Amino acid sequence: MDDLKNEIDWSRYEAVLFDLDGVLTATAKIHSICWKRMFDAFLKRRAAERNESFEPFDADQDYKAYVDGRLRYDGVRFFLASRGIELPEGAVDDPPERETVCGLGNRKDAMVGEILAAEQVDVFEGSIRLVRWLLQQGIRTAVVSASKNCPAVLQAAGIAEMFEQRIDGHVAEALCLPGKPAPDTYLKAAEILGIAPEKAVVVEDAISGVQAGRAGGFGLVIGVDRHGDAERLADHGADIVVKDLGELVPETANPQEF
Ligand SMILES: O=P(O)(O)OC[C@H]1O[C@@H](O)[C@H](O)[C@@H](O)[C@@H]1O
Repeated sequence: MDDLKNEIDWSRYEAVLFDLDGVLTATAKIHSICWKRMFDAFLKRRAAERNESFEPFDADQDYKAYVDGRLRYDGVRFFLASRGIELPEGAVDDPPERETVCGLGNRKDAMVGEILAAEQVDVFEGSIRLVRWLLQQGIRTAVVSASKNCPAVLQAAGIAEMFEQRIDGHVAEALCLPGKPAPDTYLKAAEILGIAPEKAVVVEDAISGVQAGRAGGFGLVIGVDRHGDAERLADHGADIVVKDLGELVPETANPQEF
């Protein structure tokens, strides 16, 4: 751990761009549970209709491979393609009961909405310590998330003010930016901050996210490994991998100062 702390020369960077779900807030779990609920109901009905066997959505493997970090409808399309299923695209305002890519995505989003309304959003304390310390060093911060729930989650977690810029699923849609693993949302954040990608750090827990960081030519890509995926994160673009971002706050830092 000490090695990692010493490995990063923060003076080389002017900004740190953080993913949200699973990096700052413990909300990746909410997404994966709701994807599973939605896809399992869909797959079960489809299998019964076709007299086929039902193969459930794997909340770990399928989630990470096809859905994690991606824009809502990209996740639906990509997972369905992995099962050889093609649905009409539909429209962003499709109601949840419509059997389209957008309808299925919105079906899952209704479930996320219910959980967010009922439960509190937890932050990862180590991540927040790192953000505070970075701000104290004069390093700027932004959030880059695929999620349209990003503003609500930041507010619920009480951390919205800690980030100077936010590129989320709404911004990506409005600006027609392709989602992760394409680097465009991260590059847009750097552009808005007026910082060259090589002067910015990307922090990600998703495979699609570290891929985006590498593809964008960012100065450093930090992988956050909460579930034993360190090797995959490194293979797909993370320069270093930590279990908790608090590991990166220097031991000499005085917690009372940030
Ligand atoms: O449907 P939303 O809230 O716009 O989120 C889109 C994606 O946002 C990402 O941050 C999550 O990793 C994915 O699980 C989620 O599907």
